[in-house]
Amino acid sequence: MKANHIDDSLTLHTDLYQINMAETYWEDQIHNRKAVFDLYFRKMPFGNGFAVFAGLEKVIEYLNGFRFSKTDIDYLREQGYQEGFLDYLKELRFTGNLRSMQEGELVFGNEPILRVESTLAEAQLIETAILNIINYQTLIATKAARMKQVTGNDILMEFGSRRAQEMDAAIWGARASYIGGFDATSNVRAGKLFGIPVAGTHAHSFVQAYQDEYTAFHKYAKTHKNCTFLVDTYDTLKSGVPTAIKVAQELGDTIEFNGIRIDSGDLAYLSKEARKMLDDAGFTKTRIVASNDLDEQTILNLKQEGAKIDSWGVGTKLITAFDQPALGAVYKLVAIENENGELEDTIKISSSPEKVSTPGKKRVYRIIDKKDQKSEGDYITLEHEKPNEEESLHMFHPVHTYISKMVTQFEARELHKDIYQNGNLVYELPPLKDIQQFVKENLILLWDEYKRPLNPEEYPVDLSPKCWENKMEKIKQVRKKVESL
Ligand SMILES: Nc1ncnc2c1ncn2[C@@H]1O[C@H](COP(=O)(O)OP(=O)(O)OP(=O)(O)O)[C@@H](O)[C@H]1O
Ligand SMILES: O=P(O)(O)OC[C@H]1O[C@H](OP(=O)(O)OP(=O)(O)O)[C@H](O)[C@@H]1O
Ligand SMILES: O=C(O)c1cccnc1
Repeated sequence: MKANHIDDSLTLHTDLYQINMAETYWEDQIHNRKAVFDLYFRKMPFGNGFAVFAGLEKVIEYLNGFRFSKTDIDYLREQGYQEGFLDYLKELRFTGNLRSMQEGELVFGNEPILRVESTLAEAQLIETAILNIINYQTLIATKAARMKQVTGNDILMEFGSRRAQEMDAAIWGARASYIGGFDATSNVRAGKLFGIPVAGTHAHSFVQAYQDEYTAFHKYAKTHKNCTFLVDTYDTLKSGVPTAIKVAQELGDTIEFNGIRIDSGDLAYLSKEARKMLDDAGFTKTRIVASNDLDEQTILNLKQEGAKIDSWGVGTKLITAFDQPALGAVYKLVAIENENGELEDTIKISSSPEKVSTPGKKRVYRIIDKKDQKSEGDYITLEHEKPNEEESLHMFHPVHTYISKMVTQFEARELHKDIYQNGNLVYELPPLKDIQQFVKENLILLWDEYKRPLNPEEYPVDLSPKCWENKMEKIKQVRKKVESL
């Protein structure tokens, strides 16, 4: 085996089969044909009623740097690719169009989040990285939003770095969590890179290092006037909380006693008892932070039990998307240029109707009822259609077509923005804070039925009659072709 090459580009962050397909396209001289791919997922993550789209910033970072470095080419040469193909790859840049939802947009099953329209080879080569980025970040932003749904105005802190699937996941997961509604992260690098507020308390090891809570809290308060003491190293109610109170009383106004963190035991019982003790001592404004394997389910239970918890520190189950570790978004070819230079729609058939792709270049609209400012569903049209807001709109389920409704007095809000045009970035990324705010505003448009974490209603994602007919026609054509074999 040869020595490893240096890691100076992300372009080989792709599956081998993409390069193999690109080589065949190149040899067959169809590599520059125009191709259109849609990126979408089919099944709602965590059984949630909505997903929160995240990942566009990193996709842009990746596409801006999309070029094969000298070491990439050297490596591919070692793998046996032809020189002519390597010469072609050397010059390759992303030259296509990208339309996408904005980060923080609410997204649902079977609707294109993003559309790539580029040369066939380029569009193929970028598939893996784009899916890799969006699948993870959208999953984490959605998991975070689920937690936000149950915590309301409480403070949510992301503590997952030590458990994340490696370092990139920790920092991009911290960013996705913030988009989904978290207030802060403990990862300082994520704070530095993205401007996310950083927050934290101290560990059991700090108390263990001094071997007694009184000294540890005193020492901590001396350097960090703003302090939250971890009270469960030895015995929360007999030792931790009384010691925190004692130190806070002794230091008085010289410190800002924010409160305590409890990290084990019965968090409902302990927080209620601790609250009483803090209040009795006059520290009514202090906060109780809880941590320890929390997720939205445990938090909901704790709230139902009347836990007196103001802030939640959440790590493992958020950053690893513990109950559903992958989103399952796919990237499907929906149109390809034929030998006459015309764009022809393509389809992927499956025995399960949900898995049949929707052919053609399309647009996605959110249909908002003007009377109550609530969303009636999303409506996918062919590229040149726009729902006529002056007329009533017939919305029907694309598989169970008898489920239908007429919508009047609506606004059809288009969800895709131009991100790249002919390889040029034409989109300005909003500040992260605005993306978080965008999620909040988008959630106001949804009826509560779609927002409940358990068994939400299925949000309608419908096809326009033209889009639906086009799909049916394509299915017929493919069937005919198969039957004639
Ligand atoms: N009152 C409660 N209701 C429901 N779940 C709770 C309650 N209190 C704690 N939990 C959760 O129960 C689980 C307890 O886990 P575990 O047994 O590992 O904790 P522990 O033994 O108290 O602490 P340690 O992490 O030190 O082992 C955690 O996920 C915690 O968040
Ligand atoms: O539980 P999570 O949601 O992942 O949150 C992060 C955890 O990391 C820290 O302890 P660590 O797990 O390192 O050790 P401990 O469980 O023994 O306290 C912290 O005290 C939390 O419990
Ligand atoms: O600051 C904290 O309390 C913290 C940070 C990371 C993991 N657990 C706790």
